[in-house]
Amino acid sequence: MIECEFQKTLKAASGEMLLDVNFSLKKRSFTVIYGESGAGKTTILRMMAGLLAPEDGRMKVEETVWLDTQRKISLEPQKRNIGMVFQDYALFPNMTVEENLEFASGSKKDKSHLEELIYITGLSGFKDRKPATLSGGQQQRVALARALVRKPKILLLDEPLSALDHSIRGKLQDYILKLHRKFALTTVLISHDPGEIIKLADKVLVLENGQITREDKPVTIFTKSKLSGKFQFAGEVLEIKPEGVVTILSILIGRNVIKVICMEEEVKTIKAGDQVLVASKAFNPVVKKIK
Ligand SMILES: Nc1ncnc2c1ncn2[C@@H]1O[C@H](COP(=O)(O)OP(=O)(O)OP(=O)(O)O)[C@@H](O)[C@H]1O
Repeated sequence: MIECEFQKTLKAASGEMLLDVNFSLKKRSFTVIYGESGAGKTTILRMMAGLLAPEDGRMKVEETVWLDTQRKISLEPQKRNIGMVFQDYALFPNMTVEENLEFASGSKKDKSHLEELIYITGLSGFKDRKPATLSGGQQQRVALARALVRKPKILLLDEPLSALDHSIRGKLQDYILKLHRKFALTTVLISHDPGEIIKLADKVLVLENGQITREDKPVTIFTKSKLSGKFQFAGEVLEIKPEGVVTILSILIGRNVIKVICMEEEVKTIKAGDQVLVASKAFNPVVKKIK
């Protein structure tokens, strides 16, 4: 169990905002922090990693106290057993993939662990390549592998997939899940994508203006709405195409693109890139075995 309690006054554009959170994460769980821009999500990850000090706070990992401001305890970032991946990959451009990973492992090199990471992240064919010759998705796989070379038990991911396009994002989500399970990690991800959150997370912490206002399973968070649909899926609008009196919306749900016919009135406030809920009220589903 990881227990965190942080308080810090932040300087937001609109003035001061108190970040005041208290949460616990079960060992091997996958938690998402979800909330509007500026709510304090990145600040929480930075405090967990020891990169930023709260005014008041405590953090306990299993039985070890990593932070206790009142007792003046604060474990240095390099001693916290944490791997981090950010939106920008921050790989060393002058080093190959393998050298980037070796450099991150420091003096405690474990060649077989490194080989295993390269294999799991599908990088075997790219070991000798420099980051600039790789695609965004491949570079982010290197960043993921690099975060795990020192065998951390906690993985913090700050919107690592937001710069990637949809199809690559789906594949990267699979890699993240594979690594999370394989290395028995306790993972915290910042994400704005309901589809991604439903696919990956066990629990969502909803952060609003520095406070956790909801904490629940992803499906409950994203499907509890006024709609009484029998089927509800969260997705992202890819395209809006008027066709005569109706409008056709192409919506990405998981890895599938579905087309929904709407009245112009219904889609007035919707634009491409919006997250939407697709619900059906009267609908007799057909179930077919595919495997
Ligand atoms: N060290 C700091 N001291 C004071 N204020 C800060 C500090 N770091 C960030 N802030 C402010 O705190 C607010 C929350 O920042 P944070 O980066 O945690 O938000 P976020 O929820 O991750 O946003 P986004 O989704 O845009 O990345 C912002 O208004 C930011 O300017």
